[in-house]
Amino acid sequence: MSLECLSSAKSFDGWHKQYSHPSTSTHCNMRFAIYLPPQTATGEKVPVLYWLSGLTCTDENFMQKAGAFAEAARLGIAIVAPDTSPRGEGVADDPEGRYDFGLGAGFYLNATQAPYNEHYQMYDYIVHELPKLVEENFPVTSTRAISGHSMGGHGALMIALKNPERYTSVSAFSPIANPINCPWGQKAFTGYLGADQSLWREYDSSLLLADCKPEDRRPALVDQGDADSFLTEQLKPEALTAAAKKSDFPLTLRMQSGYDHSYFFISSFIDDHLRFHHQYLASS
Ligand SMILES: CC(=O)Oc1ccc2c(C)cc(=O)oc2c1
Repeated sequence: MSLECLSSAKSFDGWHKQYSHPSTSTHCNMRFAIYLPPQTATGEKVPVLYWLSGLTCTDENFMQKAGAFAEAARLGIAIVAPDTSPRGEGVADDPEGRYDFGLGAGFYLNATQAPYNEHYQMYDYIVHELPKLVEENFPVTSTRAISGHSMGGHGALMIALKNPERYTSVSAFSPIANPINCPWGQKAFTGYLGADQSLWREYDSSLLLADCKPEDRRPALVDQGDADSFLTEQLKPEALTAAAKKSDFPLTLRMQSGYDHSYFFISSFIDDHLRFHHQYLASS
């Protein structure tokens, strides 16, 4: 496996690094960033929090803006932040070049529709290929948690609900909670999955959560700002609350007064999320 190191910088006694590698899932070069806490310098293996970013983001937004490294260093958690879509020559984009589909907007699913199905296989990349690569090449264990923001919050919840054996816990900031019932989700699912809505349902966190079996329940924390301009039309956290009630799922959903959709919000609560995941990562 050719893993090319693009950058390396010391931070809070640990290391932030960026890598590029050819992906067998997305058939293009993919970039990701990893924060390795100081414990790894002495040979210790640490658990990993996977962070899925939102629309328009790359591996860089979370790493540069969330302010997560001090607490990750203290707790001994590695953080992996992948890109939000395949990229490069020959990767299809939104026909109108808009920000909510195509490049930077992979929605963490496996596309079935041409021309997107050739590269937009982000579900396989995030669930299988990337953890295997990370666990084979870095001082980390196979104990994982997953979190994300907005489109990435949808990705984190959906992936954890579909793969409960792979994650100790899940969290999200401002997730697109019920994509089959909002404009961003309907556009993306139509483009990537086609008109058959039975396939859409397999990627909708609220529907998955409503049908979650007792043995598949995992601790889940969601933070949502009540001053988020996307709250009513796109995010719909009330769908998650109703679904959790139906399946008796252990969801903590916190409405945070005055916060919007930005990284100012994420950076205000990221330490809470790291401490939340640490409880479960450390005991597994
Ligand atoms: C860096 C940053 O602000 O990221 C950002 C801004 C806006 C959005 C929107 C509107 C949706 C989403 O999924 O992610 C996202 C991320």
